[in-house]
Amino acid sequence: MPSLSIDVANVTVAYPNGHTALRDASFHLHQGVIAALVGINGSGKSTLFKSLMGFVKPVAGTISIAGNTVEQARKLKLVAYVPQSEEVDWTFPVSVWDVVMMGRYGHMNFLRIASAEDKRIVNESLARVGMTDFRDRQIGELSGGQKKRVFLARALAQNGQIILLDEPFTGVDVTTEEAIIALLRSLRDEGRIILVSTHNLGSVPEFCDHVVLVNRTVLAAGPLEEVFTEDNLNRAFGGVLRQFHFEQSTIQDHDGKTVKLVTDDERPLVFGKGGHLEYKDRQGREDLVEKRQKEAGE
Ligand SMILES: Nc1ncnc2c1ncn2[C@@H]1O[C@H](COP(=O)(O)OP(=O)(O)OP(=O)(O)O)[C@@H](O)[C@H]1O
Repeated sequence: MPSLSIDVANVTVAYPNGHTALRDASFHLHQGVIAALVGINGSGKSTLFKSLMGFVKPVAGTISIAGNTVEQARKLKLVAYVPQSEEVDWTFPVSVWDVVMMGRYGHMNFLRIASAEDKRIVNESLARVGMTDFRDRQIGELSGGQKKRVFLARALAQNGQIILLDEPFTGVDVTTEEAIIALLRSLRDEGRIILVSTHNLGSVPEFCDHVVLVNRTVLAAGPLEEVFTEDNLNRAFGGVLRQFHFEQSTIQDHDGKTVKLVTDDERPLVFGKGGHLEYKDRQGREDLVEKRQKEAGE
């Protein structure tokens, strides 16, 4: 099989009611990235996910997943999906263990008898998201963050090389968010492609390498540093973003102490004087800090 990649070329998706949710959308993702799928409500993020999973069929354009059609990729279990909480019926009486075992269904025969190997993988997946102690709990009896972790474990059990996460941080506390981000990073380092839909702009620079910016088409896609610019974000979000200008930064030391803060009211996105992104978490970004210092002639 060719190396892992997603190639979306000139894709148009129209729903049966005639609404065109995406028009002429194109982007490419290669293996070993965490990419953010960013856009306002109704911009086509879920539609793009559904297209990648084969739930909706484009009326034009092509989607190739590691050189396969979407149907072939589904047979090969290449793509795993972690849904938004609203999509799940939490009253359905299944345990955490059952949900994660569902990730193995595609690997079993029609009788769905779990092998020792299936059980080992489910145990390992639960351990990886820190949910081993909850294995016998009913899923309806979990907190929002725990539910997200269980569905992430299901994606791991499926061994999806491409993992699509729909708004994984909604209703999740900071500790759980950090744990999920750490896990996503290790999955990326294993060479997988992680595509995360979010409208939480502020968190994107903290954990994503790539960005796919959508507004009924793909407006821009590529490395974060190139795509996450003020101009692009204004194009994607229009009047939705609020901007604050500070003459004196109270957040942290910046070049010239002038920053601009762009926010969608959840978490701020901070641009330094040079127009570059500022990061809350500088750990692991020593290269950028050094680059900035060089630019400043220090
Ligand atoms: N089954 C459907 N039939 C008709 N139109 C639909 C259908 N699903 C979505 N749409 C429309 O397509 C557009 C894109 O919807 P989509 O759900 O992809 O947006 P989104 O970016 O995921 O939004 P959100 O951030 O609110 O989840 C919207 O205008 C929506 O109303």
